[in-house]
Amino acid sequence: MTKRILILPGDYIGPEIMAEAEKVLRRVNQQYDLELALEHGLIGGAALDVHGVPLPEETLAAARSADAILLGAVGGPKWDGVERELRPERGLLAIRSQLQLFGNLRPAILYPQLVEASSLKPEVVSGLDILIVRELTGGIYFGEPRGIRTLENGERQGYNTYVYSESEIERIAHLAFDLAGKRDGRVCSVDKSNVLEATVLWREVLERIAPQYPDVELSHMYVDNAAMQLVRAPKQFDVIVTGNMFGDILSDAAAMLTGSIGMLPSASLDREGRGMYEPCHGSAPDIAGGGKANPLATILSVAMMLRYTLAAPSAADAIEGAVSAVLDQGLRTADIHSEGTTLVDTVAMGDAVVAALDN
Ligand SMILES: NC(=O)c1ccc[n+]([C@@H]2O[C@H](COP(=O)([O-])OP(=O)(O)OC[C@H]3O[C@@H](n4cnc5c(N)ncnc54)[C@H](O)[C@@H]3O)[C@@H](O)[C@H]2O)c1
Ligand SMILES: CC(C)[C@H](C(=O)O)[C@@H](O)C(=O)O
Ligand SMILES: [Mg+2]
Repeated sequence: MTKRILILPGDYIGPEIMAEAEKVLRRVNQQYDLELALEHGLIGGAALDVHGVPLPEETLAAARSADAILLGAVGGPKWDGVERELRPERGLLAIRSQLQLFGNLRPAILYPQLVEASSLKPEVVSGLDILIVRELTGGIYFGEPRGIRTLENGERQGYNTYVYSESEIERIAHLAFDLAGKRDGRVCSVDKSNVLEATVLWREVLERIAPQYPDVELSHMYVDNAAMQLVRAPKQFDVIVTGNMFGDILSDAAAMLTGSIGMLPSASLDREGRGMYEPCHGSAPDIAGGGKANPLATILSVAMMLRYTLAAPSAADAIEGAVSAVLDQGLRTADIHSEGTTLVDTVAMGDAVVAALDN
């Protein structure tokens, strides 16, 4: 049966990296008879320019009815001046929230070929394979009230609300425990329960659920220490589960361990395993248009889509194998380039992955 994939390239490098991911997706679609029908839509600044909003109704409707969504990245200086509620990033937050994509999986895996590209010493990072499970539709990103108000003394004050309900914590905890059970069986929950009540409850709920997973070991860490441990001894972690904002920050830090943020894919899942797939990085306005963007995070997000939502693990394995093969060939975009390797642009990297799929 045909499955519909909605492709949302977004802004700045979004269309550049997506063109390469799409090539790869089309190739495996043929090779594995996946019967995928690809559709395109607008989100972020690209949607704002055409429809006046960052998440048009038609994009949301297409996303609801698609079997899976592939997203590039949104935002950038072109829209810095627009009203807050219309910012491109609001479109991304809205689609995540509307589709209830609460479970954000961000695997930080160091390909052995990229040990030299990592900012840390080889012995600290080689063999790194950690999974950050970030809660994506709650916490301080969505808490109400929020805004910027003027106080009686005329001073302006910005405010947000950090809020987590038990059911939100429970569902992300179950996801993290389930995933850890299929890996090394260790969950480290990252919070700030020495200060923030929302995360006091977070820790309590994690503790309450842990006995349902006797094969998984639960530990806790404060977020400041976790940031430090990630760059001190990252291999101590298996699965990290954390809230929306801490997960955003820690996953960018973890990205550098793998050589570049251009290597980190992600899956954002709902309760049924339907999902949206996107690189962890942003629209990289500083390098847009120059063929400098690394498309591998988006290509690896395609592999995650095939594995988690489309039940096509062989095609997913093939893509991951092809990425490994191009790295073996010494091909590198600028962000992962090191001495003795061959510098290629975005398109050449995508072409090389497709060629590796054919071999
Ligand atoms: N999921 C998303 O759509 C998403 C995620 C993060 C940031 N953003 C948005 O992107 C815009 C730029 O944000 P930023 O500069 O803070 O973060 P960014 O991730 O876009 O860029 C940070 C740095 O990483 C580099 N980089 C990012 N992706 C790369 C790639 N694929 N290959 C090579 N280098 C890459 C950039 O050149 C830049 O130097 C902002 O509008 C932000 O809100 C969007
Ligand atoms: C663009 C922004 C809203 C987004 C987030 O903070 O979730 C991004 O940084 C990410 O990591 O996907
Ligand atoms: Mg981020």
